[in-house]
Amino acid sequence: MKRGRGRTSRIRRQKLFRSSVSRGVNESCKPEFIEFKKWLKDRKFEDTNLIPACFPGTGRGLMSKTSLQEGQMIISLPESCLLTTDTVIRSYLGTYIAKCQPPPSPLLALCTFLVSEKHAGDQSLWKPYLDILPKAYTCPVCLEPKVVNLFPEPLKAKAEEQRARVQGFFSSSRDFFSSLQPLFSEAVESIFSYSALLWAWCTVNTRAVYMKHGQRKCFSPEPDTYALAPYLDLLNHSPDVQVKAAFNEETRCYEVRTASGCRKHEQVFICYGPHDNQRLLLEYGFVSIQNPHACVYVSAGWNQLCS
Ligand SMILES: C[S@@+](CC[C@H](N)C(=O)[O-])C[C@H]1O[C@@H](n2cnc3c(N)ncnc32)[C@H](O)[C@@H]1O
Repeated sequence: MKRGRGRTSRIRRQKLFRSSVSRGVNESCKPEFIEFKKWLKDRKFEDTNLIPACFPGTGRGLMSKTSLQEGQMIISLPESCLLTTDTVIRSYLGTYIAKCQPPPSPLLALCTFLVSEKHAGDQSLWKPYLDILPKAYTCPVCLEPKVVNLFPEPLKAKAEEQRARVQGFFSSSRDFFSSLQPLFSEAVESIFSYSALLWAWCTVNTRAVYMKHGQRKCFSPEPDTYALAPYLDLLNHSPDVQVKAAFNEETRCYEVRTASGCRKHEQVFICYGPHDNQRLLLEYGFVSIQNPHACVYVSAGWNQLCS
């Protein structure tokens, strides 16, 4: 028998292929991750299970250092690391939010804080987190209209709706931004530009976890359910895994437990929800190749064609 044609070498080749597909390139030595880890440690979070890595197909994500058993905690992120509307109210923006009429939405408060802290650069206490956030996003709202025109019809309509919603969000926020002028030496129009707000909106939309806060008078009545969870937000989506994720009121940590287990040196995924590819593209800017929730949208007119 020729070398490399037998069962053993076939199995070895398959294993090698599997690991080259799923194995990531460790990114924890990159300067921005070294700073980010120090920042997390100062806020009482140290990770023993995972490391940031870049994976073929899904891009940057988190890789397991050891095998993870079903039910094992994968991340327990202290409240001090979370960026919520509480963080914003406690900041220099708090008094401006309290004075603002009509009151801003919780989403606007978070986006304003992100833009303002990004503008603060080295002065920002959140710099190590801001430095690891994507510089640009791939959600349809960020794409050129000529690209959106190439989408199939139901998706194109949703993408145009999304663009109109974000543009409306920007125009209706201008008065609030103007009220913040005393905080800045530059003109607020140059800081809170459409592109800066779009970046912040995509950051919240693609990365925030669900965390319910009670209604507060200083905000408009939209639900206050967003929390940016640094580090945890490096976890990519797979429709095939199950996790339990929630804020634990006793430990005061946002906890994620795997219900699926994961082998050593493989990418650890969470599930963002049972979303089809249209929803994944609209909300998160990607599609899942083997998506069990993939579906075809059929418009009402098809009934008549079939009858
Ligand atoms: C919560 S973040 C996850 C971490 C992100 N990959 C990063 O580098 O910061 C969500 C974003 O990750 C990307 N993403 C998540 N799951 C993915 C997947 N299965 N395939 C491709 N991209 C994915 C999308 O860009 C999505 O908007």
